[in-house]
Amino acid sequence: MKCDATMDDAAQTERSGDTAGQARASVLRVIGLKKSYLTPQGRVAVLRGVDLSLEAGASVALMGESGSGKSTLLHLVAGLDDAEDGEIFVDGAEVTGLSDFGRAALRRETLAVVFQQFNLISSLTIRANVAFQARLAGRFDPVWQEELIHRLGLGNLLDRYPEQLSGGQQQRAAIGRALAVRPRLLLADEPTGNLDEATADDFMELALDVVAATGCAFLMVTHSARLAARLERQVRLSAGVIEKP
Ligand SMILES: Nc1ncnc2c1ncn2[C@@H]1O[C@H](COP(=O)(O)OP(=O)(O)OP(=O)(O)O)[C@@H](O)[C@H]1O
Repeated sequence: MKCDATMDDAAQTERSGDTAGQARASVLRVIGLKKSYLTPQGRVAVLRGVDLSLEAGASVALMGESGSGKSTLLHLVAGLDDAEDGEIFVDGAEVTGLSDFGRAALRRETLAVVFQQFNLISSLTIRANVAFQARLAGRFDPVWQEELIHRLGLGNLLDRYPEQLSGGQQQRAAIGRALAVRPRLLLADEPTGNLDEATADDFMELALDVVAATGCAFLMVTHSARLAARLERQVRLSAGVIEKP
């Protein structure tokens, strides 16, 4: 099975002692991924065979025209929707073969996602929202939580509820919640869309600090060439596939 092969690859990388700049363990592998949607005009193929790999410590900007399928790809990687064909491996687990329970565990413990819609929990304060996934994953770290709150400028908003925050403030809280987990794979869909330029730059610095400190892999959808250039690699989704460099 390919899942086993991936875990073997990762184990071999660890055994070989390769670290700085050499072979790195695979965190995300997408192979031949296909997805279409049924629309009133008929079935529309959005992803037509996407291949993408991210190793530990990789930061990759996912670009492409509006409607090219970037959010669709992130939803499939996060196990929030089903692919029609192809395989997705996250940290050695085959997402496409997991049960709903397995996918929920993956989202709780291995992945963190910053969505365009924030998805904050309306009945929880901002403090509780930021801590939420880290607590679920059993990785809550009060020192790290305080640093995130400080760096994201959330200090005077902690006792408020999401509906009492502006869009940009909610986005900063959603970013805090994702980074608090120190995930193996950080997925972000236009995470700076509601932020001013300086705050967007602060987020990039923070996310890249997390990548450097924890060796997680970071996949970020963005329309900004300026922000994309700060990441290690840029890939473009076009006509349903990742364009060849
Ligand atoms: N549930 C759905 N049912 C039907 N069509 C859908 C559905 N979700 C997405 N689509 C279509 O699939 C295509 C890809 O959408 P997606 O949101 O993945 O694009 P995107 O690249 O993230 O766009 P943007 O940059 O505007 O956010 C679009 O044409 C969209 O209309």
